[in-house]
Amino acid sequence: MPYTNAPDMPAKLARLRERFLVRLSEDLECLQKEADRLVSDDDGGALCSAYHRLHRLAGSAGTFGMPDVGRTARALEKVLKPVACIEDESRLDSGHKARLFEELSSGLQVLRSLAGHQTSSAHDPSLDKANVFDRTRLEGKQARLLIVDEDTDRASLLCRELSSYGFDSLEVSVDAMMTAIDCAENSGVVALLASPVKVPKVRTVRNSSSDPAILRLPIFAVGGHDSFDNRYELAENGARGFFPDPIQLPELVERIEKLSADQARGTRGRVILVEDDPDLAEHYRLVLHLAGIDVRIVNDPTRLLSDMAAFRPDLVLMDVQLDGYSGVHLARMIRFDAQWLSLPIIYLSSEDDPDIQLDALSKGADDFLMKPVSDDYLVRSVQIRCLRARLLSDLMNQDSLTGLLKHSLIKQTLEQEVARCRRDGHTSAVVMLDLDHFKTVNDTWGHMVGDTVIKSLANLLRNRLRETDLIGRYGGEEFLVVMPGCDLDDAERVMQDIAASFSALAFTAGQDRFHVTLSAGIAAIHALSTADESLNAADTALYRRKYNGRNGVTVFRSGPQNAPQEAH
Ligand SMILES: Nc1nc2c(ncn2[C@@H]2O[C@H](COP(=O)(O)OP(=O)(O)OP(=O)(O)O)[C@@H](O)[C@H]2O)c(=O)[nH]1
Repeated sequence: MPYTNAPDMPAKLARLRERFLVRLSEDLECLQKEADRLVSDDDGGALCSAYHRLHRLAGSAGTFGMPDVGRTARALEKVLKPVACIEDESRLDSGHKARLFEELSSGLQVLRSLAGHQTSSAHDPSLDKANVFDRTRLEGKQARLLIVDEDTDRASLLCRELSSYGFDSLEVSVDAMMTAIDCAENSGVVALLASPVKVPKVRTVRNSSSDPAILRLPIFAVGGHDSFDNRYELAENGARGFFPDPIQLPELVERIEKLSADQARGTRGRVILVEDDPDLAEHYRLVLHLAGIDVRIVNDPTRLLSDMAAFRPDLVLMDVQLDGYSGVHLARMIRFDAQWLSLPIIYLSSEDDPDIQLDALSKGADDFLMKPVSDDYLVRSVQIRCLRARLLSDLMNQDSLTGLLKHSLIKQTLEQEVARCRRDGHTSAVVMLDLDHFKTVNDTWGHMVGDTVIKSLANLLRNRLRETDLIGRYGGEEFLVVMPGCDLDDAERVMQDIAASFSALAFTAGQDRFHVTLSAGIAAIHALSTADESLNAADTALYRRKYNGRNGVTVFRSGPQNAPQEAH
């Protein structure tokens, strides 16, 4: 796993490993004392604490690069398991205790020798990959789209047209693109290869990821003629999509958007980690954080429910044996709350007895990850589950045509923003947008072409607005945008720019080429006291804009004049 954007991560992980080594030598000392107590007069509780110590060691040593220590600890744990923590240790006769002492002592000898071979600077091969790649850098610029086209005029036109949709595009040579393939992991970069440039064959050389490198830089072929042979060759060489001549730009943009959304979903996620071993928890947190996953560690289970309410996780990773608590009971407790019924809960456990695993799963969790879990396996398992959780929540919250928030959710967002403005005193804007004469578009070119226009505006808004802005489809051809931390002047400037770009987009239907415009009304959320008042103000401004000629932006400015002001 490369340490993207995190040059200090290898050092942090190495520090955690050093801490683990110190703890390991303390644990070995304690285990020896516990073994000695077995054959002394004062043996009460020795078996139980040795068992728990070995269990913890078995689950954590592998994570810190010491799988042999983990395996030996697990073997010893199994020896103690049948007798550990029995109510009355005096029921064990002295012969039995002596045999346990022998087994434990020779196991400890092995553990000491394995630990002796570890040095604090012990080599962790995964650290070699550190800091390999920041973001795609080509000629000093950062780009989301790389355009490879032998025809420079056509490439410039495509660049310009795509930048109207808000994409940063860069014209590059095939060689430069091939360089980007090797370093474009997770960067959300897409390459567009214009015919007759051929998609380079999928390479079998693999690096840190198990995917062929080319699959990590998605390539869309654009232009050229449409035939089965052409499509087959492109598919064979690893292209992700094909847009033959004449290139339907809205379709291409939509595919790029969808790919980016899938990639973002696939790598992001919010995870609550319930783990009482602080070093192990921190190790998992760092590893997941590197993969773009936000982690909140809960080491005090009494704070679990309040942390979940505040953090809104996509997934819970839960240690099964916590200090004084059982992860199984905690999982069941989480399910008391209807809002968490479908939340994935995964146990992290060193329990390898399938019956016990099954029993634990039947009590509220969805899966087991066996400790020690490798960093790569942990990241992949979490990513897959976060992706599924996000797809499900998107299905519930997003409008199917545009992928924007549904009406009820964007209204709810506005209400939250009104409350935040009142609480923090910051400025925010709300915008109501509506396509102009859209009925004519549908009547002239049909509903499907109308849908393409709606989707194009959605894509433009997504690309042009900040990530923190919230965009919803408010009605058929009406959109609502909430811009937190944005004052009226900035909102007006951004919306004028978007209105101008939108009117410049050329749509095609058969032989026809046409343009569509939009009208927008803007109001200041902080100047009004309720969400409904903000909506009414934005709607009044929009109405005024429609009345005064459409294709532009009107701002509702509260004050003595309390009247909308025009901006074209
Ligand atoms: N293609 C398509 N059309 C839609 C959708 N939702 C609403 N519409 C159409 O949008 C059009 C809205 O028409 P009107 O409310 O008369 O507004 P307009 O023609 O845009 O006129 P102004 O808003 O006054 O500029 C109607 O024809 C609806 O059928 C949709 O999801 N897809």
